[in-house]
Amino acid sequence: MWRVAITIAGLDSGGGAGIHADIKTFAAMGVHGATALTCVTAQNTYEVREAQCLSPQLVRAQIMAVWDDMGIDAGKTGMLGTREIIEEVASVVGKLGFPLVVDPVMVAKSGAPLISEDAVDVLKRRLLPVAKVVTPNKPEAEKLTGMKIASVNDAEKAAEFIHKEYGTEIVVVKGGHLEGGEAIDVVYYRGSFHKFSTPRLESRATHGTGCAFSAAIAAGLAKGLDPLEAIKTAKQFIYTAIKYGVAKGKGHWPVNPTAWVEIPAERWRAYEELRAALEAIRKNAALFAKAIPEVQSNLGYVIDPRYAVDVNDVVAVPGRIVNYMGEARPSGPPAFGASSHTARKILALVGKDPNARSAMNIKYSPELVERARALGYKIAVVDRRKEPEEAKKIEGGSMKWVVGEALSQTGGTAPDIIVDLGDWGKEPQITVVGRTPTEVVEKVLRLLS
Ligand SMILES: Nc1ncnc2c1ncn2[C@@H]1O[C@H](COP(=O)(O)OP(=O)(O)OP(=O)(O)O)[C@@H](O)[C@H]1O
Ligand SMILES: Cc1ncc(COP(=O)(O)O)c(N)n1
Repeated sequence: MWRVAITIAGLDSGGGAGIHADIKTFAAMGVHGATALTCVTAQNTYEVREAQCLSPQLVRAQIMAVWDDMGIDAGKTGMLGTREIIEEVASVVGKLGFPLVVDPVMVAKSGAPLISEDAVDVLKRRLLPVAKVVTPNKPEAEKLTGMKIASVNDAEKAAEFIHKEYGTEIVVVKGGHLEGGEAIDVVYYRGSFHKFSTPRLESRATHGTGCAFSAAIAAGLAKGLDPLEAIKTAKQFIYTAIKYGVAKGKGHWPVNPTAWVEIPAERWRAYEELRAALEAIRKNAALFAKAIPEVQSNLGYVIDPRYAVDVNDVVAVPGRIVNYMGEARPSGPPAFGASSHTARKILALVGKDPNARSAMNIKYSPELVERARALGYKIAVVDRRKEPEEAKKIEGGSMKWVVGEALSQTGGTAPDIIVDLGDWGKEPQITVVGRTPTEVVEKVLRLLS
């Protein structure tokens, strides 16, 4: 069943925070996202240049238009701008009664105020009593309580105080601004404290974290999750969104709420593409058998380089592709992390050329190199005997050296084949490179035909 969540928040023209972060989060969490825009900001990752708020009446009209048509299962507020808008939102939410998550946004990451001074009191006295959840960060919790917060213990005291003083049912004091190896959020709910924690990421992508986090809680509530379950999921969600942040901008980079769905989708897509390419090998099994070297072949494919971290992000064939009685045969179905050698080669390639996402090693012969030349393939020839001792010593160093050597011959973009002439005890090989495993298999087929 489709659920509807509404964000009552401001627009960040840079798309990092505000309604952009919220709508991306709603979409990634599988709820329909509606919007009541409060203010427009001319903003990027390092500054807010201008801001203008809409009339409270127009904010109310947006909420009512959605309510009268689809209903609202849960909502969240972000930048509310003025005391008049806060009063209006408190009044309409109080009347409609849907569960509301209030992110008490006061100051942008870049330092600009997002709410007028006189509005904080209205937020405390009018909005917090009708909210189900409030998610202050450390400075916001300090402002709401007048306490100094330096530890988890302080955060617990502040959370309880906010509940008792303003009546919000659930208080989440976020630990993003606290010190320590873990980012610990403290929750006060029905007389008890709960802690939700993930490792603290050393990341530049923290613009919009509070927005996406509160939107994720609202999405969970819209789906009918128990509040603690919704907060737990939101915590995992925000960890992924920070880890795979959008590497863009001169200031605090935007968080990436769509990583939550994009990464699993990418992995599935890569798996399916590799499976299809292996099918093509099976169909030409006798031909491919001729190309299997002593060390056997592997064919690998890395997920979108924006998300690739290590060999576990490369799908390949466990047990490699073998020559079984004159037929090339994958030893098993594709799996992530199944190859170390091919995976590291692909990671080195994609680090230099984002299009070089797939590779397969085949047997070396001077005839195949000649054939590649005749086909007009871009060829790089690497002499392993020239590899410096230092490269051999570093983990994955050899592969990086081979790839660096190869790409220096082809102007920085990947060649179609890398001819590795081998070394003492190292079989010479050819690596066929392409954008997808299907393209690699087609290139190998042309070489062998
Ligand atoms: N570096 C980090 N590593 C891991 N988690 C983090 C990090 N920074 C923030 N978080 C988590 O992200 C969520 C948002 O917390 P934060 O304290 O940054 O909110 P905020 O300051 O309100 O964000 P914003 O400034 O975008 O409004 C919390 O769950 C927090 O623990
Ligand atoms: C429109 C709008 N809403 C919210 C924030 C807070 O996000 P951050 O603290 O990450 O800058 C923002 N900067 N702009």
